[in-house]
Formats: sequence, structure tokens, C-alpha cells
Amino acid sequence: MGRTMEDASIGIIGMGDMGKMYAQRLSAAGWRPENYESLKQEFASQQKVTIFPNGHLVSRISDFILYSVEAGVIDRVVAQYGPSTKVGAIVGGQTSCKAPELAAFEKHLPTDVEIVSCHSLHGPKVNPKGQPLVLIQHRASDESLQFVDRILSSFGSKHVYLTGEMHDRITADTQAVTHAAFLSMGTAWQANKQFPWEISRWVGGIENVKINITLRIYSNKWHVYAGLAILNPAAKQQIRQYAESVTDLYKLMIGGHREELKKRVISAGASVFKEGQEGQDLLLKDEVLDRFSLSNRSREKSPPNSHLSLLAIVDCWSKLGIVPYDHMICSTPLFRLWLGVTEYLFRNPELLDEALDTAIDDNTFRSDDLEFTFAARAWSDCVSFGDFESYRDRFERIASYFAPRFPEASQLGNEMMKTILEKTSKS
Ligand SMILES: NC(=O)C1=CN([C@@H]2O[C@H](COP(=O)(O)OP(=O)(O)OC[C@H]3O[C@@H](n4cnc5c(N)ncnc54)[C@H](OP(=O)(O)O)[C@@H]3O)[C@@H](O)[C@H]2O)C=CC1
Ligand SMILES: O=C(O)C(=O)Cc1ccc(O)cc1
Repeated sequence: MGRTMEDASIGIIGMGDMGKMYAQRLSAAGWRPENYESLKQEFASQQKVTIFPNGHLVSRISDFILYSVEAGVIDRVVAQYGPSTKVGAIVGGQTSCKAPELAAFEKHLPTDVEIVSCHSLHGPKVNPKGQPLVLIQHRASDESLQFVDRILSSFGSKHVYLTGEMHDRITADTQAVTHAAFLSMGTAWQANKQFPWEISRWVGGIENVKINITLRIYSNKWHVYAGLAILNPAAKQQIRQYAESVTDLYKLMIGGHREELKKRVISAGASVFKEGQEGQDLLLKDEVLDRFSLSNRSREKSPPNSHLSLLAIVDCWSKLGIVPYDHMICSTPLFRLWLGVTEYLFRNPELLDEALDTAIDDNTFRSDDLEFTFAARAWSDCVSFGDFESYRDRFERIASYFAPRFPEASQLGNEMMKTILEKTSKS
């Protein structure tokens, strides 16, 4: 094929947050020949006006072309530029869901073009070093996989080799269900007209993580979350199970069915958190969690919370036969925090018992949990209907409620991520 690392040309179609991050890092690593800067300028200045010639130009001259566009437009964009792909080139994509991306490649790329796709499992502001980077050898020789492997090696990420189907099944859990839980928390707070950091029952410990991550998600772009949930064939079923678990547990709580609730939650916990973990460190610890509060209130001890969102994710994993630790290979920073808070509750029998008793005896969280149940079901319906515009509408309405706190929350969230990730990346 005559392709060598030294003169390889890498093209990126879609210079948004992720595309720019890739361009900067690949450029810094020297994978780009000297004409890279001018090509980047061309993207920046002509993106809006003469975007088609740029896409064709990139495809014609590049040995490895990476599509880094919104998942919802991947078919249209590959249909446009795919036929211009250089003979013998390798094509990949950065979209978060691989079924539509790979289908678009198969449909629109010439047969003499190879396909090796990828997915960095972190946002554009996270240092890629040590984070998972999925590589998918979909229609390519081993040499071509190695070629892409070496191009992307400068990120220092942990390379994970999967099929597109495996990728989508795992990320339905690590991404789509995780986001559904936090989106639902935000929806419930907004429905109850709460800013949770102003209310003492939401201050401290794992509540800080819930609040910071929820605000972090709502301060990002809606299309990233909509795309990876709506377009992933495995996500609908998994998000539906999460909503069902929330509903079932909430009914047991308001019905006062203490024993049934405990039995169900404890047996779900046993199937997810296996014996033998007792000696292992928790992913998250109090002193770390307490440092990241949006509130200026202090607290003595975590106020009791029914933790419906956490009880339900464990019930959901158990019902789907998912062992979340197996999904660490495709874990995003948010997923590790989500698993961290869940583990924090389930590996502390006193705290879990307190949550279950609170759920039955204490009315304080009833209306929060009612709105959370509605919200989980509504997000599940929204994803199942597959309507991007109604997803956008819901997302942006709630985002605007929290928007005044975004600058502070994202600064605090970044620090929290950094501190916690330094700890959890070693595990
Ligand atoms: N953000 C994240 O945390 C992560 C995102 N991803 C995935 O990466 C992809 C990109 O996400 P992200 O960078 O955040 O989103 P952005 O919205 O920042 O970037 C998408 C870019 O694609 C461009 N684009 C759309 N159509 C075309 C076209 N026909 N020709 C050239 N460019 C086009 C857009 O340009 P314009 O705005 O001018 O339309 C925009 O700059 C998505 O599929 C997302 O799921 C993966 C990992 C992490
Ligand atoms: O960590 C998360 O879940 C994020 O929200 C950032 C993100 C979004 C999309 C991806 O495909 C990968 C990471």
C-alpha cells in the first residue's frame, strides 16, 4: 500500500471539540506533515461557508481519515465525503455509537478503503493519558490496525480492542444509562424547583458527586447525549430497565414493603458486588467527596437519603446480568464516579440499611423520589421514541434552569474529576 508512518497524512472531518482535541494532539506529536497548520486554518476559516470542498479535500489527500461529527449526521456526512476517499486509505470515526457509523461506512465508502474506527472514552477537556481508547478493526488488515494503533499511541490512552457490537453493548451501560440517571436527577430537582446545594439534605459526601456530575452533563452539548442514547440499539432496553427498576423500588417504598424492598435490594447487591471485595479499597472516600461541594453549608454527618437512584442502578444491573466492573474497559470518568458512589453505598452495610429504612419510614424524600421516578420514565420514553428534537427540548429547558451555576460547577467538577480520577485510574 506504500503507506509509512513518516509521510502519513491524517485528516479530520468535523473540527468541533473532539476534532480539535485530536488535531492538536496529533499535530503536537508530529504525525502531521508541515501542511497541517494551513489545513487547520482552512477548516477554521471556511468551516461554515465552504465546508464541502474541505471535506473532499481532506478525504482525497489523507491516509487516515477520522470523522468527528455529530452522531445524528454521520450517514449524511459520510455519504458526502466518503466517495472522495483516497484509494487504499483507512477511515474511522469518533462518534459515541458505532452501529450507525459503521453502517454509514459500509454503505458509502468505496470497497478499496479500509475501516478502523475508534472512540476516546472521555470528554475533550480530560487528559487522554490512561483513559480507555476503543479501536475497532471492522474491515481492515492487521497491518492497518497497527498503523492506526501507532498513530493514536501519542495520546497515551489505554487501547481496547472490540467489535462495534461489543462497544455499543458496553457503552449503553457505561454511558447511556449513566447519563439517564443524572439527567433524571436534574429533571427532578428542576420539577421540585430545587437547587440541591441550597438544601441541607443534599450537602456533603456522595450528594456532591450527584450534583456536580448532573450540572456537568447539563452544561455540555445535548447532541452528544442524545446521539449515544437514541442511536445505540442496546441503550433503549437498558435505559428502560433502569426506569422499571426505579418504578418498582419506589412502589415498594411508598407501599411500606420494608422486607420485600430489603430482600430485593440486598440480593441485587450480592449479584453485583461479589464476595471477596471486602479487603479492596473503595473507589471513593469521604475526605475526597467532601471537598467538592457547591454549598457553603457545613455538615456533621451525611443526612439520611433513600438513594433511590443508586438502589435502582444496582437492581437494573442485576436484572440485566451486568457486572459493572467488567465494563471498566469502556469506562468514562463519569461512569467510574457513578460506580464509585454506588459501591460506596453498597459496601457499607450500615449506610445501605439506613437508606432502606429512610426509604420506608421517612417522608422527606418522597416528593424528590416521585419526581425522580417520573423523570426516569420520561427520559426512557424520550430515548425509545428516538425523537432528537424532543430530547433537545427537554435537555435545554432543564439546562437553562441550572445555567447560572455552570461556571462554578464546571470548575469544581473539573477539580473533583482530576482528584478522583488520579485515584481511580490506578485501579
Ligand atoms: N464531547 C464529548 O465529550 C465526546 C464526543 N464524542 C463524539 O464525537 C463526535 C463529535 O463531538 P463533539 O466534538 O463534542 O461535538 P461538536 O458539536 O463540538 O463537533 C461536531 C463538529 O462536526 C462538524 N460537522 C458537522 N457536519 C459537518 C460536515 N458536513 N462537514 C464538516 N464538519 C461537519 C460541526 O460543524 P458545525 O458546528 O459547523 O456544524 C462540528 O464542528 C460526536 O459524535 C460525539 O458523540 C466522543 C467522545 C467524547
Ligand atoms: O464521561 C462521560 O460520560 C461524558 O459525558 C463525556 C463523554 C461523552 C461522550 C463520549 O462518547 C465519551 C465521553
